[in-house]
Amino acid sequence: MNTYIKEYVMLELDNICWQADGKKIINNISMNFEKNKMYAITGPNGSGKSSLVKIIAGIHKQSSGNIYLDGNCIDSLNITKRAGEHIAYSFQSPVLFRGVTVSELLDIAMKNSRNPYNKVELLSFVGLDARVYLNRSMDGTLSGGELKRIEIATVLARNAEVLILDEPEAGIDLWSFKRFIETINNIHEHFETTIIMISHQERLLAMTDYVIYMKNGRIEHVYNQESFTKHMNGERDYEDKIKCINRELLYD
Ligand SMILES: Nc1ncnc2c1ncn2[C@@H]1O[C@H](COP(=O)(O)OP(=O)(O)OP(=O)(O)O)[C@@H](O)[C@H]1O
Repeated sequence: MNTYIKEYVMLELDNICWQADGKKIINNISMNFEKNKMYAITGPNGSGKSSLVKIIAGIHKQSSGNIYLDGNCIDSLNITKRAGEHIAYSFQSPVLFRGVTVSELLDIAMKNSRNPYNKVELLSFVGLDARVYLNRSMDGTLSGGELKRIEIATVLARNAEVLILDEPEAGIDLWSFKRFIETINNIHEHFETTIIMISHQERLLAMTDYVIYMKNGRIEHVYNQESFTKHMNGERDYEDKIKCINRELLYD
């Protein structure tokens, strides 16, 4: 890595491949993620989006290639070390912690974190009133949308350098989409973090800095916001240029 990259690039994927059950699932992915930018990963079902972010989070170990965070290779860090220090991962389906209150769960998440916000503020970022939720138990009495928001609040509490949200819109059908967009904007505004969000929602994609389109385990295109808008309007003749965005960043 050169000094140019070190200054701007938070996370670098260098030729990442991953095989499972003898099948190539992630196929030579190279990508740079810049500090404090917001990325969406989108693409058809089974294209490898979740697999890729799980490799970044350390849930899967890549078969070959390297991952760098702030210029340091993190291949040897296990999931706990990555989670504790650098990379926060919010699951597609939140995990239940029966007998634990929302307040206790946030305390655990905030321990040793550089997060500057208190529990009331964290809950308000995800659109929840602390007076109502802090003493609630993390069990089946919470709706899917509430659980999802609480889970995102616990991930925020860790204030990691890289925040990965796997389909944050999943299970929040009772939550108005406008409020949800505000939550994502809040996160982007209040936290110095690189956000990587898997999503199929066009409105969410439209608010990110870059949209990564995956197909068959590869990155087919990386759109900046302007090119993504054009793409959505059916203007496709600039795609080769878009393809180069990351390479330009890498070799500028
Ligand atoms: N542990 C595994 N072992 C074997 N195959 C796997 C494993 N994990 C994922 N796959 C396969 O890899 C492919 C990519 O899966 P992945 O979950 O990454 O796709 P995705 O793009 O996130 O899909 P979706 O949009 O449906 O969530 C799929 O064909 C899936 O069945």
